[in-house]
This record gives sequence, C-alpha cells and structure tokens, in this order.
Amino acid sequence: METNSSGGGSSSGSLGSSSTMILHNAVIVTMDKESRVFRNGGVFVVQDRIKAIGQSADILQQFSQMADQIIDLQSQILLPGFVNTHVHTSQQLAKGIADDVDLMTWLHDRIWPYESNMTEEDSYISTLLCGIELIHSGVTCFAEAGGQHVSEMAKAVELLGLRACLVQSTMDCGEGLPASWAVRTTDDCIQSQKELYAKHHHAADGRIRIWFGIRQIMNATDRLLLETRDMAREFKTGIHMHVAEIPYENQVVMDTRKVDHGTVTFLDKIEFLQNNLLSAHTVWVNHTEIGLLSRAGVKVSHCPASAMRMLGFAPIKEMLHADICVSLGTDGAPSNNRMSIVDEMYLASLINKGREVFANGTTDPAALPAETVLRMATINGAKSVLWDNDIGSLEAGKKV
Ligand SMILES: O=c1[nH]c(=O)c2nc[nH]c2[nH]1
Repeated sequence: METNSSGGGSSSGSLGSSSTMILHNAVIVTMDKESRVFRNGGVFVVQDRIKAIGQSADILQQFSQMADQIIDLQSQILLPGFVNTHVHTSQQLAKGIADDVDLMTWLHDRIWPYESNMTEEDSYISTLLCGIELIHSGVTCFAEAGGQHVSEMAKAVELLGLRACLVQSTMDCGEGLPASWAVRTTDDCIQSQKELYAKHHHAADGRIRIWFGIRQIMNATDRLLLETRDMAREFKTGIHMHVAEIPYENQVVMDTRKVDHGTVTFLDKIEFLQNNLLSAHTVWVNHTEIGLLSRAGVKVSHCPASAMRMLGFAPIKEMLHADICVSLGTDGAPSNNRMSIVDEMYLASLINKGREVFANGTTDPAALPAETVLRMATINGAKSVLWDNDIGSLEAGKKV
C-alpha cells in the first residue's frame, strides 16, 4: 500500500493509477438526495466506481487493508464533476468573432459561414481546445449542441478522457444556410445521424453517447422533427435542440405552423416533448408552456452568459418551481467568450435574482440559492444528459 498527501505534486499521487484507493481528509459535498456534506470525509474507490463514502475515520478503518493507495486531500473540497449541458465544441476557434450582434445576424453572417467552412482537422482542434478549457473549470461531461464533424469530436473526447453526448447539427430548410452546409436534405440528416450512432455510440469505453440534433425549429421541417423524435425513441437516446430563443422565433412558428404561441406549443402539438429532450435556452415561454415542459419531463439547459448577450431572461425560478430539471451550459465560445461552468453558476445566481425585480416587481435574494445552482451544475446536469445512474453525485455505486 502506498500513502501520500495531495499537496506534494508527486506523480505517485495521481488519481487512477491504482485499482483500489482511499481519498480521505476532504470536505465532501456529495450532491446526493439528502445533500450530505462530510466535513472530514473519505471515499473508497474500486477501479472506476465509488464503493463507499462517509467519515474519514470510518472509511480508513474499514478499507485501509484493501487499498492500494491512500491519499490525504488535506481538507480540499471534493465535488462531483460538473456537467456542461450545452456547448458547441466546434465553435471554439470562433471566440470573439460575433460580439454585439443580434441572434439572426450572429447565425447567418458570422457563425454558419464559419462552421460550414470548417475542415475535419479544424473540428478536431476546436474540440480539443474547448475540452481543455472545460476541464479547467471542473467539467467532466458535456452535451454537444451541434456541429458538423462528429467523428472528429469523438476522437478529441476520447483523447481528453471526458464523457460526452455528441450530436450532429441538422438543418433541412429555412433561411440563411450557406451553400456549403454539409447536411441539407431530410434524408441526409436522418441517415448521417444513424451512421454516427452505429459508429460512435458507447465508444471510448462507454464515455461517448450519440444523440440526435435539431439545430432550431426555423431550420427544421416537420418531417425532420417527427423522424428525429421517432428515431430517438427507437434508439433510446436523447435529442438536443435550441428552443424558444428569441421572440422572432415564436412569431415565425405562429405564422407558419398555425399555433397560438411559440415553439414549445408547437412541439407539444406534434408530441415532440418527451423526457429525452434537452431543450437549450428556452427563454420565451409562457406559463402554459412551462406546464407542458414539466408534464413531458423535458430538461432545460440554462446558459446565462449567452442569454444575456442575445436572448433575454428565462423564467428559471418558475421552471424549477414547476419541477423542471434545469441545468447549466456555457454555449459555444462566440456566445460567451468563456468556457467556465463556475462562471455560469455565478451568473445564474445573480441574473435570476435580478430578474425578479422586473418580472415579479420585487426583490428575491433567495431566487436560485447557492445549493440550487450547484445542483444545476452537477446532479441536474447528469439527469439532463441521461447519465445520472453513473455521475452527478458522490455516492456508492457511481463512477469517479
Ligand atoms: O446560441 C446559439 N448558438 C448556436 O449555435 C445556435 N444555433 C441556433 N441557435 C443558436 N443559438
């Protein structure tokens, strides 16, 4: 058995070098159902799973004889890895190219020309750089929001050791698409996603999952929506889609799809709302639509920085009160210019307190308290990416 402390930087102290290990003398914030915190906690790990967690003294007494390695964390805080539920890894090279413009200009004039000219190598490098920045803020799992070269993303994720739900961005109609956009017909969108699923789902020792993507309703035919819904049910995987981002989107949906409110109302009408849908942003929703999202078990990814730049204030407090699972995302680099889930926690807390003043005419310092925000970045994130059996909290049976 080898013992060491975490402060000395010796290579023998690196995690993962032993098949059984004790980490002790840590402040453990479990994020389990009871929100347990161990002030002087310990955890016994066997291979890649937590076998036991509790007070340091108990863990040391019960498991020291079985541990290949014992690491003293010297009162450092041990948290579950953060889950970023909305990030465009292939936009990392576009940091700073689209500041201070509205969403439609941002998409049509800056982002889609950039994305549609990316080579496979660009996508690989972009995902690597984005992943490194995510890891730096404590992210261990992310939901890709959609790019073109998914196989290159998968290669980068495998190298980085992250977990990811990867999706291809699909658009089969609508304004603004550059001529060079790769996947354009409905059949291509469906076929290429099936191929990606066959090739990469459960790759990298199970760390990669393939989901299905709808970029946004203004660039999706009803057929693409319905076939994507059915395909996700058949393959038992998730769907990632930008939803109700700006008032213009809702107006286009009302005009073209003949419903009396926006995207969420229409998605309900075609039975697209289901518990494997990760609905990004979801800013412009009314009270009825919050009810529809809640009843269907749809997960919402709140991206505070991106929302403040281009979209507006989502009713996050109301969604949480309606029992919607809300998590946090950074969005892509040109929507944020930072890739830190810690920054998003900070912004989520402040923005949603500030929103109370104009949304409900009063102050509410308890809107999105610290523990709620931490849940959004951990266990809610894990539920949103349908991975909560394995990650999102520190509990016996979960993965490290
Ligand atoms: O913030 C956003 N980033 C995107 O890439 C995108 N695509 C559609 N809608 C979007 N919103």
